[in-house]
Amino acid sequence: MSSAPTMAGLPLLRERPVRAGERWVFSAGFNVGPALADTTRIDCEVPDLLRLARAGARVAVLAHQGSHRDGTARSLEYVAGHLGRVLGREVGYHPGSTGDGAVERALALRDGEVVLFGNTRHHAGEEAGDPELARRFALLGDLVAVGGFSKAHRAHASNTGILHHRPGWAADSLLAETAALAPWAGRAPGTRSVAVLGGVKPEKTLIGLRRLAETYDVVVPGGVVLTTLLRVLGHKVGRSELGSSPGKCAEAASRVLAGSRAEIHLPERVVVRGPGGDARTVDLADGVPADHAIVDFELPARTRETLRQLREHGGRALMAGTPSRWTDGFGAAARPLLDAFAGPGVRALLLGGDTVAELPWNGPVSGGGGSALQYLADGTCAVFDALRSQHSTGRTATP
Ligand SMILES: Nc1ncnc2c1ncn2[C@@H]1O[C@H](COP(=O)(O)OP(=O)(O)O)[C@@H](O)[C@H]1O
Ligand SMILES: O=C(OP(=O)(O)O)[C@H](O)COP(=O)(O)O
Repeated sequence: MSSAPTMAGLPLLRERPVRAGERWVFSAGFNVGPALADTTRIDCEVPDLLRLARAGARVAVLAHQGSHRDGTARSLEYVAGHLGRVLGREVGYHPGSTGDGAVERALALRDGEVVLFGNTRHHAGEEAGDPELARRFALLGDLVAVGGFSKAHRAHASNTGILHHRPGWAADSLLAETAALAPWAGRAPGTRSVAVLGGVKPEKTLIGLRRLAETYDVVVPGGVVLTTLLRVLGHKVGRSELGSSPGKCAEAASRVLAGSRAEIHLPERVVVRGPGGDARTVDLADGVPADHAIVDFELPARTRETLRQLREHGGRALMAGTPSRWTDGFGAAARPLLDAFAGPGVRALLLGGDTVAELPWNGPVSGGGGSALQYLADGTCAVFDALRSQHSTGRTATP
């Protein structure tokens, strides 16, 4: 794990003079639901977008939301409305992002105009990094500003794919996000370090558990990280959520259980919910009933002691992924963790889209979940590597 990630070799938007009339694609990550519960991922792009627009650039914004695979990708009109309000200028919306209509709309942009194009995840090829889709996205502009830290760890058509066709520069939003993560990177000798992992995405186990177990003192697993660990240890987990990559996650969890620097705090009692929605707390030793799922857990004594010490002596803490089903009213694990995180000497960070949107927290946040974990683990992400590589070779293909 790198404690001093470097931006060396990265082409920076702030160092690229912007001229009136230039056609820019701005690659963003507006993966925010229509309730706009947390708008960090939109608001963080405002300074870069304003710089482009004020210089007279013609800006086509390309963003992803939801997923094509599970049908959760929506029209982004609600994002255009919010973006217009925070930019203080009108932001148009064009529902498509490829094809003649989209290209015509992009060619008709006026100097200083910002238009949000359709959700890139309306296309199956976005998440697959389809080169043909990337080529079609590239027709919306001549130059690419790369923001969207939340998808920096993905090699998708709209962020790394498009760089095969157009020169790209890293937006200041990427630099701000990575700089803000520095206190949580690497080991922190002499500082108590506590990582809470949860949620449902496999990165929390594949990157978070695996890598933070090397650099933090205590890992408190929740969500799918917890159910995976319990299953690997031979507990019956009933119908508990195991996420989209149970096999790979089980492998990673086994390796961590075989030996890690961090103490992995597992609960003794978990809250389970049955098919009728009834919830109760059971001893893990008794197993989770076959038709029940773990939705929350009680913090074990040693975690409560760790939190007491954190509050009393300070330290460093992060939470990646909601540890329990908070939005269904289950807060037994999350509440005391957040209370301790808010302690005066505690430097605490919440990261991830859902985590930040749903939990009550006024402290530091990162707009990336998987991307932030990836960056903390490796000091880089797919999009930084793609930008560097393009910059060093200077190669782009005509779309
Ligand atoms: N035991 C659990 N079973 C199912 N879902 C869970 C469980 N614990 C937490 N979750 C859910 O995980 C979601 C957040 O997961 P994830 O998308 O991975 O986080 P983020 O978007 O913050 O990176 C929350 O909405 C929460 O309800
Ligand atoms: O929400 C996101 O990631 P996160 O939940 O890990 O913060 C990003 O927008 C990436 O989305 P994806 O995990 O569907 O590729």
